[in-house]
Amino acid sequence: MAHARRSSATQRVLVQQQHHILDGRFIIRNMRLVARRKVKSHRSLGLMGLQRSSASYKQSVQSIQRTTKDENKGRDLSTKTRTAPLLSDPNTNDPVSLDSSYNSWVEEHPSALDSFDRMMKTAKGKRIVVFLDYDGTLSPIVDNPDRALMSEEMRAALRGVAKYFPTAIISGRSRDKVTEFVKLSNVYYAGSHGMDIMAPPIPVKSSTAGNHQTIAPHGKESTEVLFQPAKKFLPAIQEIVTMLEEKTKKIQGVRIEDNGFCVSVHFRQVRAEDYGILEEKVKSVVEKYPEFHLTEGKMVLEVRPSIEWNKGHALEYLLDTLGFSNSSDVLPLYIGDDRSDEDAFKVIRSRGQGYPIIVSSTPKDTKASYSLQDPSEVLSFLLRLARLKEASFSSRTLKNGSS
Ligand SMILES: O=P(O)(O)OC[C@H]1O[C@H](O[C@H]2O[C@H](CO)[C@@H](O)[C@H](O)[C@H]2O)[C@H](O)[C@@H](O)[C@@H]1O
Repeated sequence: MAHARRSSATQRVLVQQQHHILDGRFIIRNMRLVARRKVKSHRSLGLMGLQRSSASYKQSVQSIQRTTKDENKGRDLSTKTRTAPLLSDPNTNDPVSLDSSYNSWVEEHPSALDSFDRMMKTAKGKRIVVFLDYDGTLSPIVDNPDRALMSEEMRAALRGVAKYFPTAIISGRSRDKVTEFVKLSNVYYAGSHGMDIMAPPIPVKSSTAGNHQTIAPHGKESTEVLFQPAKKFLPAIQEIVTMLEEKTKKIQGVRIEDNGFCVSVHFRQVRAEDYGILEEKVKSVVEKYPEFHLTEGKMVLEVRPSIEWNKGHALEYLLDTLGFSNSSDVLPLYIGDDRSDEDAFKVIRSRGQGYPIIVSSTPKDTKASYSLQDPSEVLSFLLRLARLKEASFSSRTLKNGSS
C-alpha cells in the first residue's frame, strides 16, 4: 500500500519535473542544462512506458532555442508566433498531441496579446487596476528560489505600468522578499499569498477585512498600513519552520523557505525516488498543527494557516483600500501562473468585470479567461499597456499645448 502510494508520488514528481523543464526554458544560461535534463527526463519517461517520439523531442528543443533566441533580442515579442509546447497529460501521464491540445486550449483561453485591442476597447472609460503574481509571472521559474530575479526590462515595464495604473503584486513569497526582488516604490506589495499586505490607509468595507485590524507601521503620518490577518499564527509558523528543517535535512535537494505567514518546502531538486518520503515527513509535521494545512504549487509544498484568506481576498481588500469598493467602472486585471492565483481569477469572474490572465505554456484547468505563454509575453503585455496610456497622455498634452 505504502509502496503503491510512493510510486504514484514518484510518477507525479517525474511529471512535475518534466513540466519544470518547460518552465526552465526561458533561462538562456541554463539552456544546455535544460536540454540535457530533457534527455534525462525523456529517458525516465521512457522507462515508465511514456515514450515520446524523437521528432517531438527535437521539436521541443528547437522550441527552447527559438524562445531563448527571442528573449536574447530583448524586444517586444508581442508578434512572435505561438508554438505549441511539449506535454504529457498531468493526470494520466499519457503523451498528448501537442498542437491539437494546446491550440484548442488557447481557443478557450485566447492570448491576451492577440486580444489586447479588444480588451482595451472594453476597458474604455473604466479604471484598470493591475494585479500581478511574482514567480513564473514576472520572473522565470528557476531551480534556486533565491535566484528568481526579475530582469531590468521587466522592472522598467512594471514601473511604466504603475505610473498610470494602480498596481499591486500578490505573491506567495514573504512581503520583504518580493519587495527586495521588485525594488519599485510605486507598487503595492502583498506577501504570503495575500496574508501580509501593505496598502493605502483608506478604510475598507467590514465585509472584506472581517475582524482583522490594520496597523500603521510608521506611525500616524504613514501613507500605508499593514494588514496581517494571520498574525496570531506567527509563533507556530516559526516552530513549523524549525521542525521541517530538522525532519528533512537528510533529504538531498530540499529547501525550506520561510515566507512569513506560510512555509514553502521546495522539492524541485529532490530526486524523484525521495519525494514520497519527503511528502510523508512534511505531512507528519503538519498533522501536529491542526490549524494549518498543506497546499501544492510548482514543485513546492506549502504549509499555510487555515484561515479564510487567499489571493482572491487580498485582491478585494486592495481594491477596497484603493477606493474602488463600490465602483462599477473598475476593471481588475490579474496575471498569474500558479494554483494560488486561481483564487484571484475566481474573484474577478464572480465580480463579472475584469481580466483574469493565466501564464502557461501548457493546457491547464483554469478559471482564467485569457492566457500568456511565459514571462516574456507578460513583459510584452505590460509594455503595451504602459504604451497605450503614454500615447493618450502625450496626445492630450499636445492638444492642450496647441490650443
Ligand atoms: O505566488 P508566487 O509569487 O508565484 O509564489 C509561489 C512560490 O514561488 C516560489 O517558488 C516557485 O518559484 C521558484 C523560483 O523560480 C521555483 O524554484 C519553485 O519551484 C517554484 O515553486 C517561491 O520560492 C515559493 O516560496 C512561493 O510559494
